[in-house]
Amino acid sequence: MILARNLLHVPRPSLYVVAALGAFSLFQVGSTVAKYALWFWKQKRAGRPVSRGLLEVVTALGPVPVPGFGNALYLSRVGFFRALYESCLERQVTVFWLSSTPLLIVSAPDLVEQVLTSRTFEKPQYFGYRSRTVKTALELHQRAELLREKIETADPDQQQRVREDPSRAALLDLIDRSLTEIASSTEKFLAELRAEDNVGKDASKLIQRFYVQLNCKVLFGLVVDNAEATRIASAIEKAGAEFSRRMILPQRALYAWFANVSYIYHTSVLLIFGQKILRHLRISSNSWINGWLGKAGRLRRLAKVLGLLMAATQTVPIAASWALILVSVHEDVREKLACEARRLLSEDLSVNGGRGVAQQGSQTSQTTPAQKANLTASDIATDVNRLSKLLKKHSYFDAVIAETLRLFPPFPLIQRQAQCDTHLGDVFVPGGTLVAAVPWLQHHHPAYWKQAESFNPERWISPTDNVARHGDAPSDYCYIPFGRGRRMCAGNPLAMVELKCLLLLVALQEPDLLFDLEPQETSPEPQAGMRFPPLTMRPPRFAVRQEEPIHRKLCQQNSNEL
Ligand code: HEM
Repeated sequence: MILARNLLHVPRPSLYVVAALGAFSLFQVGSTVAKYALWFWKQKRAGRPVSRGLLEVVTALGPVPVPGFGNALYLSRVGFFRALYESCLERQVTVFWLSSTPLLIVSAPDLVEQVLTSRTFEKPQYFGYRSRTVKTALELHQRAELLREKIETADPDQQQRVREDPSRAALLDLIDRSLTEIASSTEKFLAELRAEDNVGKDASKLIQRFYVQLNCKVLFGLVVDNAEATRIASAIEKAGAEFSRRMILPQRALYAWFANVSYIYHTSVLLIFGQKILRHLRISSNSWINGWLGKAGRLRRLAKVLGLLMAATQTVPIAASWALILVSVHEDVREKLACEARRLLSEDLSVNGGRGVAQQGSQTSQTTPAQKANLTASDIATDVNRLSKLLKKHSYFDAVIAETLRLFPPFPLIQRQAQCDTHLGDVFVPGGTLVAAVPWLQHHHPAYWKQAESFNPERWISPTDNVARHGDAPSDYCYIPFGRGRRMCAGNPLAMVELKCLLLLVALQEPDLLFDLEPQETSPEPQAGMRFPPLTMRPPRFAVRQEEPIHRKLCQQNSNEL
């Protein structure tokens, strides 16, 4: 260092920075080598064949692996989803090699069901902790009195809910209590998105920031200002993207030195924020979160809080961005949504004897439901009773969200690990093998969906429950945006309320909200061939466009008929 300073006249602070970066990178390389050494040692100790040996043990077929790299180069060069699409469509189980670690991808619905529901397959351990479901945590830690009290005082509907699943009931209570927050923040956010100084700006960044703020408020009761939310949103995006890249190409840690440093930086930002949430949670009382955290030690609590933050704030903004893009691109769908919003509102008004909750006392009985619907459109966000009713009704909004999550499922890979030697169909699976179901692959499989590539919310519309659950696909396990089974997404109802609320308010208040997409390479509606999104599922850059209001003739016609 002294030599470099004297010979090259480098100022001392710069040298410290370079030395720190070098140390970080060496640490990364060292820890990766140590991780692999430990893995090899464990395999040897358990008497399992390593590397070439495993090739003989795992009997599934897949693309030919390259020594040392397996299929990692192929996956990252061709693109994860394209590689899967090319390799998995004809097989029920396909093996990919991430270096010398086999990863089995299952695509047959019955095998996906086996992997997601059987106890032979458990979630692998991430970041040193194996998170349990909220359900188990609540069952173990929630006091019986609290549950009994809830069952005795709740209405019959709620009683049923509480008996069925305590964690779900606790989350539904949290959502009911947070509805005003969700609706009024979403309303403000839409106005902000349309504001002049945001026109032309990258909308997905604003959306990501908004959901960081909203979910921190709803889940942890923590208010986060714009500057901090932007920092956290960027850290979540960058750390998440790097984590996904490394999942496919673990060797990155050895050569992507700058990525190592930025990964460490973003992870540190998140760790510091996680500490802040934990400090805040000490003084807040939210039974769902406390159930989720259970009686874990400090480090595990931190990991769980961060897991929850990532689970909630990586996925919802991606789904919301795609929903807005798709609605923006499909004018017919936009018009149908506007009509559906008004129909729901009018129905609600007629159920209320022609007196809307917000208007009670302020409207005369001569006002028609349609006029009232027009009048109440902008009040809806503050009218929690009505909003809650509208959100609970199954409607065209559910179909649009289901179809968005089908085409662009934000969660790329649902992983499990075989707990013992077992079989998936004819394929022998040694204990410890990683097995995954890929939502995107299930949702785009041409054998499961009619015109799998087109955006068609109508495939979800039918009076039967089956269609509501899996559209025109043959099984529940063809549609897995939230996973299925014991470890299914714990925040699914919250995500659905947030997304539905967004679309409902767009339809009621901003039906003309339109977006420009740039660049166009990941077109939301492919003209020819397949579209393959990036592993992170992020949409292409898009921005709000100023547009003349569209005339919703169909809608006008419907409301006149009411
Ligand atoms: C559109 C939005 C969302 C999507 C597509 C989504 C999807 C998923 C998926 C696929 C899983 C893995 C399930 C499995 O391994 O079987 C998961 C897990 C999880 N999600 Fe979500 N999620 C969303 C929103 C949320 C939100 C808002 C929350 C926060 C309340 C949340 C909390 C969780 C948690 C805690 C887990 C882990 C559950 C466990 O380990 O048992 N998610 N999510």
